[in-house]
Amino acid sequence: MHVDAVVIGLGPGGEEVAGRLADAGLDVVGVDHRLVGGECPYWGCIPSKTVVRGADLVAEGHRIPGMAGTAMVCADWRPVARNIREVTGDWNDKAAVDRLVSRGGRFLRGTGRLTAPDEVTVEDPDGGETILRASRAIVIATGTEPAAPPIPGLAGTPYWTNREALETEGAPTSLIVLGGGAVGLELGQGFSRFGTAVTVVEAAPRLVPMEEPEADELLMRILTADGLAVHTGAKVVAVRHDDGGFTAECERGERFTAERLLVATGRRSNLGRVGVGVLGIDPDARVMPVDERMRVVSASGSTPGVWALGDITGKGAFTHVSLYQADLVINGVLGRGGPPARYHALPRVTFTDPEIGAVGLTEAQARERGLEVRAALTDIARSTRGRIHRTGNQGFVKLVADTREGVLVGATSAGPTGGEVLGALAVAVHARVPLSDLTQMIWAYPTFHRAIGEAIRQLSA
Ligand SMILES: Cc1cc2nc3c(=O)[nH]c(=O)nc-3n(C[C@H](O)[C@H](O)[C@H](O)COP(=O)(O)OP(=O)(O)OC[C@H]3O[C@@H](n4cnc5c(N)ncnc54)[C@H](O)[C@@H]3O)c2cc1C
Ligand SMILES: NC(=O)c1ccc[n+]([C@@H]2O[C@H](COP(=O)([O-])OP(=O)(O)OC[C@H]3O[C@@H](n4cnc5c(N)ncnc54)[C@H](O)[C@@H]3O)[C@@H](O)[C@H]2O)c1
Repeated sequence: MHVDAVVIGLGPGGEEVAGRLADAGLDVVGVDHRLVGGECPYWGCIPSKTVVRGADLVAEGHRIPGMAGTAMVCADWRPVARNIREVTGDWNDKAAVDRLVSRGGRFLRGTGRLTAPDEVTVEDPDGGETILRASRAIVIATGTEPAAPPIPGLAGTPYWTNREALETEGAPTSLIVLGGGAVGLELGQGFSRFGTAVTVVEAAPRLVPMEEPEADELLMRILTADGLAVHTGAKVVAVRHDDGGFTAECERGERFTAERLLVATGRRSNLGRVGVGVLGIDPDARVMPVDERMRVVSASGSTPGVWALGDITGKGAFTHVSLYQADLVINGVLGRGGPPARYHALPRVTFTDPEIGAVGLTEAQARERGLEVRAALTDIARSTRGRIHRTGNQGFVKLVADTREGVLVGATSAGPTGGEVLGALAVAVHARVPLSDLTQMIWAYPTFHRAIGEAIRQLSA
């Protein structure tokens, strides 16, 4: 079949590209072997934030005594499970498929593989094959899958990944969470608030290791106070499963047991399966090499007509990155030009309570780059709004400035609305707003974001 464009993988970015190229009048075929929408709406952002919303309500209920009277909170997972089924359409993508088709696109359910630089072969679930020849573009947007570490005994056990955890109809009595990153902490804290005894086991010396060390200190304090057992620098060397549940043994001797085990140790791409070898790209590569316009680049140079986006590009495994890159791909395919990709102000939010929002570089990353760094830290709990808020008020704002350039290059905002406070900081880092301007700003009183003004004053002192 001859078409204008083929999009392999219809996660957030692929779906966006397929729909908008169809809007532009191109003959587009979108291919996905699972659900149109990808990880985010069915097993990622949306159901996990549904858990977080329920868990936050439970926590707020428990904060009523001493603040607003009495409350009896009987946390119940069943409405959470129901809401997850509602937001995922019970893991049904009919609405998404219909949306693409109504825009003029076509959809093939199956596994797409490059069989030539301008050809995709799609194997459908019954083993049939369709060969698609693309005259203008092939877009590879195949995302990532949960990755399990090679721990002896783990393979073959009924461990959970994010997918099984978010499909569960009941909260387990106890849960070992392997990995103290975003998935492990959002879901670990979430289950804990519904009565699950949670043990987090993180191999690195700190939680959320890619973020500021102050984020680890804060989360350690809060999660431990919430009743989670948190072990960092803990290497699990063996896993066992029997009728009694899971046992995880650590190198340094600890042994943890629980009804369930959630593996939240990161993700892996599978570029070999997509046939990137025909482009001269190593099939075992973890990341798809792309230029600043999302064109795939092999060792021998560019591969005209082939683009990639999303988690596989290794620029940040976030839905907003995939959607940002989708714009670049659409501009490229339609020959519209536009600015190249820039990631200097990449925002991310870990939706724990407190939320950890961050943008740009951490202090350590800025120093590694040889910048002239000055950092400032303010405590949300000691701010006016924090003192009013009282219970659940922990957090901080940390700013990382390049004093030679006189701009912020990174920031973290942790707190009750850390992800929202991040907005102002993301603008400052993105637009390189001069510190001299930021010091002139009026920050509304008594907001959480006023803590930014206090930190900026420290930087200029
Ligand atoms: C629990 C969890 C919570 C998350 N929360 C957030 C959040 O709050 N905010 C945020 O920004 N990000 C979050 N993420 C990350 C976010 O889900 C991903 O970054 C995003 O989904 C990546 O989009 P993508 O376009 O790369 O593709 P994906 O969503 O990974 O989708 C790829 C699609 O390609 C299909 N596919 C793969 N190979 C083939 C093939 N050969 N042929 C056909 N189809 C194929 C797959 O079936 C899939 O549908 C979360 C992730 C998880 C796991
Ligand atoms: N709020 C959000 O935006 C959000 C939420 C969830 C996931 N995500 C995205 O999804 C991706 C996957 O999330 P994730 O939490 O699985 O990965 P992650 O990379 O964020 O965290 C994985 C954690 O597991 C640890 N780890 C690795 N191997 C281990 C082992 N053998 N034993 C114990 N710990 C081990 C790592 O040190 C790390 O802290 C992330 O990259 C993130 O970008 C985003």
